[in-house]
Amino acid sequence: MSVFTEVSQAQLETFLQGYELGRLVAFSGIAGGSENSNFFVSCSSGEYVLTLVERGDNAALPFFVELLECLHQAGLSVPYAIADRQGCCLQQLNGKPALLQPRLPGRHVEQPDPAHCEAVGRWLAKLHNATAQTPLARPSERGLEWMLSETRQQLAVSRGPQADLLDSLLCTLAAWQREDPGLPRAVLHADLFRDNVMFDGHHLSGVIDFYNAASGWTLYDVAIAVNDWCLSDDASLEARRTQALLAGYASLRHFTAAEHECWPDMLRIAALRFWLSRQLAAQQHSGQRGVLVKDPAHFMQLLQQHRNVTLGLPLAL
Ligand SMILES: Nc1ncnc2c1ncn2[C@@H]1O[C@H](COP(=O)(O)OP(=O)(O)OP(=O)(O)O)[C@@H](O)[C@H]1O
Ligand SMILES: N[C@@H](CCO)C(=O)O
Repeated sequence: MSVFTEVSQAQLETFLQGYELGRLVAFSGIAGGSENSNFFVSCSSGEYVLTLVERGDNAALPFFVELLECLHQAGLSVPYAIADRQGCCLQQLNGKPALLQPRLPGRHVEQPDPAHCEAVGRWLAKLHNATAQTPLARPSERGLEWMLSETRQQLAVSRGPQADLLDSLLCTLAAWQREDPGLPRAVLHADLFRDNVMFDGHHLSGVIDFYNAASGWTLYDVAIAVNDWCLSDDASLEARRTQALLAGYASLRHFTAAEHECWPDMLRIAALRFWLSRQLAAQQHSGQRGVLVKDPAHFMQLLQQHRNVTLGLPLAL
């Protein structure tokens, strides 16, 4: 189970006294996550999720609180931080930054169909539309600099086809670092995988886990989502789901000429980013019991498939 910091019933009861949420009925650690400690918390007033933030820059937490409040105000179903009696959203519990959020309805979809993918594309466009013109901004901790440095380190210990692949990706990263491709920007979710989205039937009922959110190219967010939501069993992209996700997005935000040109490289960069982070997590948590470590190999297979990207972005009508 991925709970890195335990919380006792007495600690939680004391913590909840600061809120107007009634008494604690039950709570349990959540097994699904791999980065933070999360707990379902049932109170007499309703259902909540407590997150103890385990990774990342704590100075960025006010940004996440502000972003989620902005999205909540824009009508998106997100885990905005609930304020305590003093109006404070960000707390400390067991030495970790702590946030209490509403528990969002719905379930994760493991086998999405084109209608799910279209809804994900539309949601992503709404996120970008809601944030593109706001002053909300945050540099990514896992942007080009990080990818360049980590790819160089992985290349140094790679051989054969993997080394060739990493070498060509390094060239793309370096070219984009030298000259920004001039793509549209906004605040990105930057981790819109199936396990961060909830559906009630085909209704997208919530998006969670904004701890990777940062400013960046909106096309990068689209590529991250496509690489997970549209994947087939053979690690290639399934055409119908890919077209549906891209059409959903394009129905609310059109793709620019520069985005059309960059799409194949963007799919590769998005796959590389998660291969790198999974490699690091596997090394960091190797042999640690109870910690969910996601398989990096899957993204290496995807990178091999992305050597030849045949499906482009939809043309504007
Ligand atoms: N607000 C919420 N409403 C409903 N369920 C939630 C909420 N927050 C978290 N969960 C549940 O907890 C699980 C783990 O949460 P989350 O994905 O945020 O963990 P993490 O360790 O930060 O993430 P990850 O491994 O995706 O980086 C989710 O898959 C979801 O099932
Ligand atoms: N969604 C990521 C983990 C959280 O960043 C992955 O599947 O590797």
